[in-house]
Amino acid sequence: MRSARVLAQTWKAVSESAAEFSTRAGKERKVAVLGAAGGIGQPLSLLMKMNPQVSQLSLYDVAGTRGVGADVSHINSRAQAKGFEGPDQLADALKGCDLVIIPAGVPRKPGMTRDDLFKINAGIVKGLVEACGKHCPGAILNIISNPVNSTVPIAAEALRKMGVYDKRKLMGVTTLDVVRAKTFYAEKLGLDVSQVDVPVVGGHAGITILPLFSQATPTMPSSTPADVIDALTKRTQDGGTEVVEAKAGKGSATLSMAYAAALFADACLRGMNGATATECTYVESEVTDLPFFATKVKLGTEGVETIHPIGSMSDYEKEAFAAMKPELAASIEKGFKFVREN
Ligand SMILES: NC(=O)c1ccc[n+]([C@@H]2O[C@H](COP(=O)([O-])OP(=O)(O)OC[C@H]3O[C@@H](n4cnc5c(N)ncnc54)[C@H](O)[C@@H]3O)[C@@H](O)[C@H]2O)c1
Ligand SMILES: O=C(O)C[C@H](O)C(=O)O
Repeated sequence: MRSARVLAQTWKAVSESAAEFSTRAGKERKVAVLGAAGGIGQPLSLLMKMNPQVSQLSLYDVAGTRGVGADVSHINSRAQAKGFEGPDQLADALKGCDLVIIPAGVPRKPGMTRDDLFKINAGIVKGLVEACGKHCPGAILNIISNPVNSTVPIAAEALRKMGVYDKRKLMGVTTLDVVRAKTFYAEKLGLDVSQVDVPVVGGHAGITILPLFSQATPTMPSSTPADVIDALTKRTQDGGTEVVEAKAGKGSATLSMAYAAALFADACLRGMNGATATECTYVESEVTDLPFFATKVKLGTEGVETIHPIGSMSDYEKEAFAAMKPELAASIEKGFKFVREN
């Protein structure tokens, strides 16, 4: 009992809305992590094992998941965790899944853009999503693998080709951009980060990441100099590169990403279980003239329930919004083209 209490308290510390989710632990929910032996996959597997909403946890990778599965399975929490290794075990990992989280693929090295990962990751994501379409067609998919601006359109088209696409169930994970914007804003203004919210819209690469500090909570003082807002915006847009450079060839964000993915997955599970959950995420959307766009989204029992509009933007944000559109449009089209041709 005591360890369960300690576990719940630990998880509370990593969850933004612990009060809501802890009341929803009862339902049976099977979750899979694809790429579970990787830099994100391992800590994410740990966090999902600690989430009381999860009853079964499949940890899949091409190699290394027997060990990760055995390791994580000894933790004192509700979820039954199991490792699945290699394509022959993928179907069993996915059967009956409610939620599949995909951080499989290669990360950046210094000097690379996320788009430089397309060549390798496009095929990995397409293959894994097709397996989801076959073995758990009703599951919600959280795509982490970069370039998210293209891998989500790839997933949509692959599922559409199979006749199982449900736009409510496909989400690109952009939570790390929100996590960063909140941290940088709280630091700059001397605020308690747990009381801070900053919506981040657009996509997940460079200038397509647009934090809306004009909509931040608590409100940004009207006297905030333009160069401070510009610096906060650029640091959020370049947060991934900051980590890639600091890791100096040993990959990109893994721990903060696992934290962000665990928050987002928890919100998806809460929504699925009938509680209220609203997060920014990159989805098929009619909010702009682009087919995919990240804004705040209400998550419900079937996934995306309501896509919120961007809301009012400052002149600075309006300019940044206009500037990102051609790049985001090209990344989306690149994803569509890949599925047409492969
Ligand atoms: N969305 C975001 O905000 C965000 C943040 C950080 C990283 N990422 C992306 O996440 C991805 C993973 O990053 P990482 O640091 O964990 O990389 P990593 O190399 O440490 O781990 C990736 C894992 O994927 C596995 N893998 C490769 N092909 C696979 C397949 N076909 N099936 C199953 N597993 C497969 C590898 O074996 C490896 O264990 C990268 O593309 C990275 O750019 C996205
Ligand atoms: O920057 C990267 O390559 C990884 C990820 O997209 C991030 O934002 O940290």
